[in-house]
Amino acid sequence: MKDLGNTALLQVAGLSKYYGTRIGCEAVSFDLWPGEVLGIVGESGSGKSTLLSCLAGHLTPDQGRVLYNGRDTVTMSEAERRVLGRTDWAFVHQNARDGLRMGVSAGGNVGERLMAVGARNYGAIRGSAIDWLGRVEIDADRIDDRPRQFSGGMQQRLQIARNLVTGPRLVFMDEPTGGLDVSVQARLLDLLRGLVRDMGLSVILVTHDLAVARLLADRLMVMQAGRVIEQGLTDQVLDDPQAPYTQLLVSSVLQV
Ligand SMILES: Nc1ncnc2c1ncn2[C@@H]1O[C@H](COP(=O)(O)OP(=O)(O)OP(=O)(O)O)[C@@H](O)[C@H]1O
Repeated sequence: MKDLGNTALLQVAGLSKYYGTRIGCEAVSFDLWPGEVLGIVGESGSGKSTLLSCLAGHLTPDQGRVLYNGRDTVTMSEAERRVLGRTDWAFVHQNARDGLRMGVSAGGNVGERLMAVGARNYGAIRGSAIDWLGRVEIDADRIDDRPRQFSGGMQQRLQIARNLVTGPRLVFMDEPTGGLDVSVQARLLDLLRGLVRDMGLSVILVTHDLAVARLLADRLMVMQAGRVIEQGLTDQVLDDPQAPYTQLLVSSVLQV
């Protein structure tokens, strides 16, 4: 059983985002606890990415409140949000290219994140980079290679190292295993699960893949047409779905 603190790390209330008259997401409320992995699932267009972008400060919601550690991230200044993005938060993109600097070596990709939070000792930075490459199962002798010399799975593991090296508390993940071969996905999921557990990370995980949600998430929110239609413990939602839409979502996967 995880030791969940007694204050929520993230408190979301009445969050809505509209694109003109179209609903991106609407009236979303939930709490995320320290060390908890919350999966957001739903079909394409259900509002998962919009919600994640609003939570991570990439989009400004039209209504609602997001409190991180008691601080309102919607009304805080861009500069304050950038500091959070470098220190407490991390964002793992589906496409590793969106989260890596492709012209910089693997070691540089990891090291520059440390420098962004004030590390200056070259030897220590390189040492941490080597350590983190090892933790994501990339051989140390690849440290000077550019990401484009890596396979898709390696690029994704490097993006994860770059994100986690600074010891964030909250990680946003957008389809982190999407677009990878099944065997590569399995290895990556295993790695992510270990890192989340060892570092006690809180995670908001967007995925349309219920198998990924089953493996990583403690709790699930199911979205349809921008709204949360069901939420609960992962096993509960997947084994005994209440909403007809969730039943359809679950049964369509089981039939494959
Ligand atoms: N930039 C945009 N401009 C206009 N409408 C948008 C924009 N981005 C998303 N939408 C609309 O908002 C709704 C939610 O889309 P969103 O991308 O958040 O869903 P999603 O569940 O993440 O889908 P996917 O898994 O395909 O990324 C959809 O109706 C979509 O068409």
